[in-house]
Amino acid sequence: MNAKELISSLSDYRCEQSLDNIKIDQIEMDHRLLKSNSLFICIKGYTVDGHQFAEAAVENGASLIVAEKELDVSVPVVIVPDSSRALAQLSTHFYGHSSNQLKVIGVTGTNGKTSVTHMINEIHQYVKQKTALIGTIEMVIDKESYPVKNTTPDSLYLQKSFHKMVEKDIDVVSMEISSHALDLGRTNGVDVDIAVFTNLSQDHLDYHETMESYLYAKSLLFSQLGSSLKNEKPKYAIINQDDEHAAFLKRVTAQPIFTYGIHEKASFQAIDVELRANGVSFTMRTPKGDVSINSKLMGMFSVYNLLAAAAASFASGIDLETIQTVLNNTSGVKGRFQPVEHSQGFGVIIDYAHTPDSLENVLSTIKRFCEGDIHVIIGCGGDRDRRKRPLMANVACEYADHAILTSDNPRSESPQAIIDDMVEGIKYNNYQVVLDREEAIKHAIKQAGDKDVILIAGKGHETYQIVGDEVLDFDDEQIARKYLV
Ligand SMILES: CC(=O)N[C@H]1[C@@H](OP(=O)(O)OP(=O)(O)OC[C@H]2O[C@@H](n3ccc(=O)[nH]c3=O)[C@H](O)[C@@H]2O)O[C@H](CO)[C@@H](O)[C@@H]1O[C@H](C)C(=O)N[C@@H](C)C(=O)N[C@H](CCC(=O)O)C(=O)O
Ligand SMILES: Nc1ncnc2c1ncn2[C@@H]1O[C@H](COP(=O)(O)OP(=O)(O)OP(=O)(O)O)[C@@H](O)[C@H]1O
Ligand SMILES: N[C@H](CCC[C@H](N)C(=O)O)C(=O)O
Ligand SMILES: [Mg+2]
Repeated sequence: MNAKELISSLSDYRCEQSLDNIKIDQIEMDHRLLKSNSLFICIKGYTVDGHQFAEAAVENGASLIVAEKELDVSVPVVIVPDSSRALAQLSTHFYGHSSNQLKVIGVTGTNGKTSVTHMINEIHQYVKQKTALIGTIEMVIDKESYPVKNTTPDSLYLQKSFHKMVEKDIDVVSMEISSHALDLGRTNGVDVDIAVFTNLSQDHLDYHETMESYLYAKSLLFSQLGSSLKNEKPKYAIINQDDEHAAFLKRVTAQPIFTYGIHEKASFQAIDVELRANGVSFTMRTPKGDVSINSKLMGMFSVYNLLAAAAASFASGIDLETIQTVLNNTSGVKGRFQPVEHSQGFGVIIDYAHTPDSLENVLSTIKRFCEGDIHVIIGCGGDRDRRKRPLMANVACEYADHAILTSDNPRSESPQAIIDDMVEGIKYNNYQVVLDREEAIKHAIKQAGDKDVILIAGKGHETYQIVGDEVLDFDDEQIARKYLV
């Protein structure tokens, strides 16, 4: 693409040098990935300042630099007030506003994003639409999987991926939209068509500092709905009516709304909810009549996820019969309330609960059917919200009979220091500390009696343990199997 044309997509910039005869074949934010004829954009990160790589970028083939300040380099420099914002504008233009040609269903909320996006994806696949999925576990484009570093990728990777999806004739993409992504503008330029809110509870206060600013970040998905750089398709907001923030979120969007819930009247409401030992059943009230749902998924939180997926798919034009069939057959996502099959007399469940609210939801679900003792193995991530640690530990002790506090991705922090933060919140004495996660799992399995349930929480689908800078192989399921007979 001609550099002049590309740069004219910026809303605010300054450039003293001529951009004539510069051709851009690639945009890059990492100087190590540059090839010739590329534009390098300097991003001030949390770890390093990308401006320091400008010279090296030119050596690696950059023929144009976008930066927030003047730089002494041999190629033209375009100055912008905010390079992350500029990255989204440039990437969206460079990749041809591809999200406009796709139906984009974006799901935000503290818990349930991965679960809900997977269900929406399954529903659309059932009616033979070509689908893509973006989220915590992976990116999938028409059944081909691509690795991801973030739940919601940066705007460059995101726009490039939308372009690939258009090339592959994808109809609908279901994506998780994290609060970090909204706050950092990773989704600026994405033409979201259906925005879904699951819930808001404590997490990520290391980043957002207060619950108000966390809510504000999530609300951007709804206030920006229909205000992307170009948009032509109908929009819908899907909101959990039972969440205390429902009224606020309904106010911030100008688009049509479908609500869902159990306790409050909603467009999609679950009535006569039955929580069984092998699933949930309820009648789903919808704008087009009642539908009965019998799902293998467990717990009240799954009722909310099923309703959210139903409402989003209905807004997307899928018929209720299809929605019912898929929801009655879905078996959920890897690492989300996933039983480990074995022949001993107790149950083992792997789950990704890593917030006080999700842990409480999962443990209270187990409590409803467990006839023996509940054992929970729980840790808290290093370099993440410290304020959730004492709350998670106390929930573990309150709902389980035996809590084993252990490590979950300590990253740069000392595992013992993380446990110390957890222990501070505990008002009970039914816990022990086993720092090594494998030892903790082994200990719980040795200790469990007939009819007990062991919940291995926090890592879900993860197959690693991050210790310092090292990413070590670690898979809760494999480790559990090693000690189960
Ligand atoms: C706090 C945060 O969001 N950090 C993100 C950020 O990293 P950073 O700011 O540390 O980047 P940096 O290393 O300082 O680099 C700055 C710039 O210099 C460039 N660079 C860097 C080194 C070099 O040698 N050359 C070079 O050009 C980099 O490409 C970048 O453009 O930019 C990276 C690239 O986009 C992200 O992968 C990274 O996410 C990290 C891994 C992360 O852990 N983020 C978490 C907090 C996060 O975003 N989580 C949410 C929600 C999770 C959930 O609840 O599901 C998510 O969406 O994932
Ligand atoms: N609607 C819900 N409400 C509360 N807890 C939930 C809900 N759905 C799932 N959970 C719990 O939260 C855990 C994570 O679920 P899921 O992966 O779907 O959430 P997420 O929002 O994608 O999380 P992340 O922010 O890490 O991407 C599950 O393992 C379960 O324990
Ligand atoms: N994706 C989320 C959840 C991580 C869960 C847990 N395993 C941890 O490492 O804290 C995060 O980065 O906060
Ligand atoms: Mg997720």
